[in-house]
Amino acid sequence: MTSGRRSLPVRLVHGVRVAGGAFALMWQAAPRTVLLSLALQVSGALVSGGMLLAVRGMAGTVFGPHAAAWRPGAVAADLALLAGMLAAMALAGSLQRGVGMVLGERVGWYAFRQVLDVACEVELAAFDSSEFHQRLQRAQGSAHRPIQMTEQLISLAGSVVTISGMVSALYLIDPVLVAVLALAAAPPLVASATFGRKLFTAVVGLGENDMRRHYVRSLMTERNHAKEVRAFGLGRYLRRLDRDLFDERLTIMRAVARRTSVHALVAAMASALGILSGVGLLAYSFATGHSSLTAAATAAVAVVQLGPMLSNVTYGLGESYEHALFLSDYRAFCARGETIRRARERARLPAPRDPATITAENVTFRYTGAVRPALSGVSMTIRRGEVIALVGENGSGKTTLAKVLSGLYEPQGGRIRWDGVDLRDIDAAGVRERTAVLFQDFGRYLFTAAENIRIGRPAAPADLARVQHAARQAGAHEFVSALEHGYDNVLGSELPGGVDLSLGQWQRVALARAFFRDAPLVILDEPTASMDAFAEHRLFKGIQNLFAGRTIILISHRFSSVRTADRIYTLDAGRIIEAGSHDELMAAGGTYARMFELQSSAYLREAAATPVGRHHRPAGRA
Ligand SMILES: Nc1ncnc2c1ncn2[C@@H]1O[C@H](COP(=O)(O)OP(=O)(O)OP(=O)(O)O)[C@@H](O)[C@H]1O
Repeated sequence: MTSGRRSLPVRLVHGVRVAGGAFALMWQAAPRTVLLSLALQVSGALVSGGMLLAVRGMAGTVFGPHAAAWRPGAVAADLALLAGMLAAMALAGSLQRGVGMVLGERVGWYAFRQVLDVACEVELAAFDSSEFHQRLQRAQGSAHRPIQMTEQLISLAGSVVTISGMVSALYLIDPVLVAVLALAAAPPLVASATFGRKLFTAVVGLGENDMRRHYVRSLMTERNHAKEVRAFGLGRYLRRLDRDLFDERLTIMRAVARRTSVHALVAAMASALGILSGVGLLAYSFATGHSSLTAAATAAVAVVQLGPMLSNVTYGLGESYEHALFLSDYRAFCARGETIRRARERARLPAPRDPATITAENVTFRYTGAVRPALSGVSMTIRRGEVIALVGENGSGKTTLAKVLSGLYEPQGGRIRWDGVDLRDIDAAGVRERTAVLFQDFGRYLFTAAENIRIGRPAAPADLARVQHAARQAGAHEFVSALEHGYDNVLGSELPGGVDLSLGQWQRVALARAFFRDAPLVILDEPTASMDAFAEHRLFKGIQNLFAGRTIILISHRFSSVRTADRIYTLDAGRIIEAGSHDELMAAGGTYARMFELQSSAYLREAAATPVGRHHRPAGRA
């Protein structure tokens, strides 16, 4: 972020650098379109400069010292030249609009892609920090600024060429006029720059308000919240929240507008005074015989024309300064992508293809801003092909441990080793490549059923037979095949032709994705939480065969499903308090045994109270 306290030369150098960066970005995005746009701008500016000279030539023909005789031929030639120039200007203008539109699209997309690169590549922990989200939001909002700034600068360059031509002509008539105009341009420039700085400070300060507002609005506009909003009658409450947050924003923006419009008013008056002085100077110069009528009239036209042009230029410069402030913030965010890329290029060991051991050594992990660590002093060893279960109360650290073991989070203390090598020294992408995760809050993608499964390994060939095999393993083939367009059916009813699935069906699709990934380490976090008893039974009965040879980390609150695991770890407040097979833990009579008995006795009580007919298997379920 740039500081508003820098000295003017430092700010100028910084501004030039940012403008250079914006132009470079635009050039990278669309070099040929940039060249075309520049050529059109420059030719438009040259023609408009030439028009002034043509007007002057015509005035000379009609009123000049050699204008004693009426020369229709000369006047017609001047008029034809002027008409040609007008036509050229109009053509350049209309072409420029089209080219500008295409350029805007391409540069906007390119700039946004830099933000997406960071969002996709940054470490998962960044998403746990509010500061990152605010910066991400600001960077997204600034992605249109490179094009705005460069468009602004190109148009400024065109105006500067035009103004230079007119100023040179004025200089020849009276150099003092040039100084007067320069003075007239200064106040709007300062006012416009002040506006940019104040706006930027306000936008940064409003980061938290913006995030809350976007969130509250998403609650009212997104499908997954729509049912609760209605069921709890949250509409009015959320709209009031939105209004309060908007009022807070408006108060701050109004304060900026109030303060800066006073500056702008004073600046505009000072500038108008400058222009009037210029015209007055011309009148004086003509009255005292220091300039001819032709020169004074041409200069007066130029001064009057230059007034709005100069105010446009100063406004443009001020806006460019505003863009520069936002862009340096945007660039600082995108630089993170470069840092990640460099870190990745640093010599790292390739991830083991199929790790024989995964070890945690005295691991400690604390989430950003959390008071207590989510994991403390966790040590364990998992061997290839084992099924490991993690159990424990809500918030005891099971999911966090699975994420740390698979390299999604880097521990602050201790280390995770794959085949004896610290994960910090192994290529992170390679580690992810060898892991398949079915998260508790799995993704529901509004893609076709086949894509929903195939993105388990996006780089793999689009092989429908493999997709169907994964779906069969997860018990999803039957209901996917029954969809109107089968595997080509879009899932989720937001998109045209899409159909929604039940939560359990979505979970089976997510499980199919994990099968399709075909990775040596499989993490299943509550994989059957939404599945019916048959699907759950089928999965756990065959889990060793289904994931043959894979190492499985299974997280579950259903104790019946973890009892066949090779080893069970009980976590409590981020620590492992017990480890062993089901029989060992039951014999130890600790937390696991108490939780198991509590759950199984509840099932037994329920089973005893349920009439036999209620156990009938529902039709059509896998
Ligand atoms: N992204 C996060 N940012 C901050 N704290 C978090 C985050 N995720 C989890 N925590 C905290 O870390 C602790 C462990 O959470 P974790 O999700 O690992 O528990 P869990 O055992 O998997 O719980 P559950 O059984 O409810 O799924 C909890 O205290 C939780 O509040």
